[in-house]
Amino acid sequence: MRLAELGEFGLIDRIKKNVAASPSVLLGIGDDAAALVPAPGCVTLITCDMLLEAVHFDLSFCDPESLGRKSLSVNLSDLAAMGAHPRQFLLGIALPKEVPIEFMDRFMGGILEQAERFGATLVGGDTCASKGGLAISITALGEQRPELVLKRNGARPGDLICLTGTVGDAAAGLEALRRGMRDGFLVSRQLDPTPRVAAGVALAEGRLATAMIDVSDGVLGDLGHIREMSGVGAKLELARLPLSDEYLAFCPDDPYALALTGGEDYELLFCIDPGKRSEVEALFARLDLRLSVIGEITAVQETTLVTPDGGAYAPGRGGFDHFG
Ligand SMILES: Nc1ncnc2c1ncn2[C@@H]1O[C@H](COP(=O)(O)OP(=O)(O)OP(=O)(O)O)[C@@H](O)[C@H]1O
Ligand SMILES: Cc1ncc(C[n+]2csc(CCOP(=O)(O)O)c2C)c(N)n1
Ligand SMILES: [Mg+2]
Repeated sequence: MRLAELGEFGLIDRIKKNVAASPSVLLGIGDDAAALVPAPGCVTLITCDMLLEAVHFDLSFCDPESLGRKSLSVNLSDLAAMGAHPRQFLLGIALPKEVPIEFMDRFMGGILEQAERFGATLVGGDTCASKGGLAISITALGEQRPELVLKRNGARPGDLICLTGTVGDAAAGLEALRRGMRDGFLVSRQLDPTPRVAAGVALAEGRLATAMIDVSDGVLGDLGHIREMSGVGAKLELARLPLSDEYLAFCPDDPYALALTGGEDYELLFCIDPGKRSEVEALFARLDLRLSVIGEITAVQETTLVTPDGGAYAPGRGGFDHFG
């Protein structure tokens, strides 16, 4: 069947049939607006990220399930960066008429699989035809107690700068896809990132971090946001950047460029008081997630990058900028 036969409302019904009920949803898909039940004592965190064909993804090298998962993951990553529990989300989608229904079914399969994994319920959205490419816009809602919400402005001189996981993989994966590779670790890090929800929530609820952000635009750019909002500087030791073996094999000449500026790793970058270091290490051992201390917050408002031999490193560019 083609989209023209199913129609807009047939497509919405098809989506609705696969959405499970949730106690936090009084009214979901079907009315003019959804009605949600807030958890007592919590504030709502709300965030929105778009994924556009040719800007964020290329249909010649991404499968619909991964695209569905990634569309939700990038939003869950923003909730994780605030220390929030994911709760609900809205899905806006603009579809070229010729997109096969099978593509939509597989895309929705990916979204709803990721939603179930992270405890988020689809409560509504908007569907329209696109005369350009495919466009996806997700608005995700999460909850946390107000005093635990983690912001970008709390970093203080002397704090340790930490990262989850490894960085640079997603940018290397994009380059690998452009060179014709279609699978492997780097490709999966580009097409199907994992939002660090459990780590973000645990850091907030343990009052372990002073500031946090997710790495969507690259370590340098996103650390820059923490620096600006906190009014501090940073010293990074490049030897401590967490780089995967696959990444190092892909970028043997300059292993730092993509790791610092590539973006889309969706790891968490956060600052901690040095007195909390052993508690944070114990948390990450429990989560079975790699933790790296990559530098220190300083009082002088600049970013210093120190090479393994103690020299200064000048990055070729800053973080990802849509208009840069
Ligand atoms: N068009 C807009 N109108 C109003 N606020 C916006 C708009 N675009 C971005 N913002 C706000 O600006 C802030 C920074 O947005 P930005 O998109 O850089 O953050 P992010 O979602 O963490 O990054 P990324 O999009 O790379 O994942 C957020 O508070 C966001 O809500
Ligand atoms: C086809 C294709 N072209 C380019 C890229 C690279 N890219 C797109 S958006 C972005 C930063 C985060 O976006 P945002 O700030 O909108 O969240 C990056 C690094 C890609 N993934 N696919
Ligand atoms: Mg973010």
